[in-house]
Amino acid sequence: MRRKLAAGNWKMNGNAASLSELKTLKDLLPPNPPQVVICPPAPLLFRATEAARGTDIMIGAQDCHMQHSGAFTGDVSADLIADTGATFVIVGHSERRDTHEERDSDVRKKATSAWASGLTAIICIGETLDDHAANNTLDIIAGQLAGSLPDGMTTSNTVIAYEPIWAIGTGKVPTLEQIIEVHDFIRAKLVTRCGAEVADMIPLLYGGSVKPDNAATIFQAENVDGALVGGASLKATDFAPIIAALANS
Ligand SMILES: O=C(CO)COP(=O)(O)O
Repeated sequence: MRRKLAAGNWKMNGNAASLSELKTLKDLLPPNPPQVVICPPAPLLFRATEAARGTDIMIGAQDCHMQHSGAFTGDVSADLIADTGATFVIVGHSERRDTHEERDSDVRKKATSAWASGLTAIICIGETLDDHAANNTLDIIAGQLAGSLPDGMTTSNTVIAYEPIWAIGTGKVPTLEQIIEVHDFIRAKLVTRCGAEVADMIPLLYGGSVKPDNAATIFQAENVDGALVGGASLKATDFAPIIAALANS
């Protein structure tokens, strides 16, 4: 059985006081919860791992530098993230690809760096609205997978998140058929890349306007193993029903 995973990406939201949401979330988790990861802004990582201690909630970062140390003012390495007690890191989020001009080759190096520090990389891919409208989604996804995934994926070091850019923060969600098509395609590409045994066990997350009222539908897709949630992960009372829907899927 593939593990299920609900990851919350707080982006540049929240502050130290928001970490009380972790305790609320813990109290709202269903009896047999899937894996739950919260990715707060980097300055909160230490406190977040402390707040999550003794709970089933894991902590992740939203980005890492590709180098382990050096003269990179303002950047944060995977080693430093691991030092906080965090165990996951998101790499290649479309907001990083856009506002920080990250290329597939950068994402691949970041994932490699994450692995070297013992972190699980949540590698993000997804097409723009123009590519979606032009029916180029699968070509774009194939290119991003080929360029962003390092060799050496294992069932524990990699999670892949499909986030159509046009669905992020917009309230627009692909149809279930569209989600199934892309996720089945990703799984097939993974089989070619690293063999069925590994490919079958790598969790594939859907991200983009996942909310309590659409989560159960999205989780019907066989190759959707969880979600990468932005806005609805900020409040435990919004995130908990999504986690419950995943547990019941
Ligand atoms: O970008 C996302 C998660 O990484 C999705 O954000 P929303 O859930 O707010 O659309």
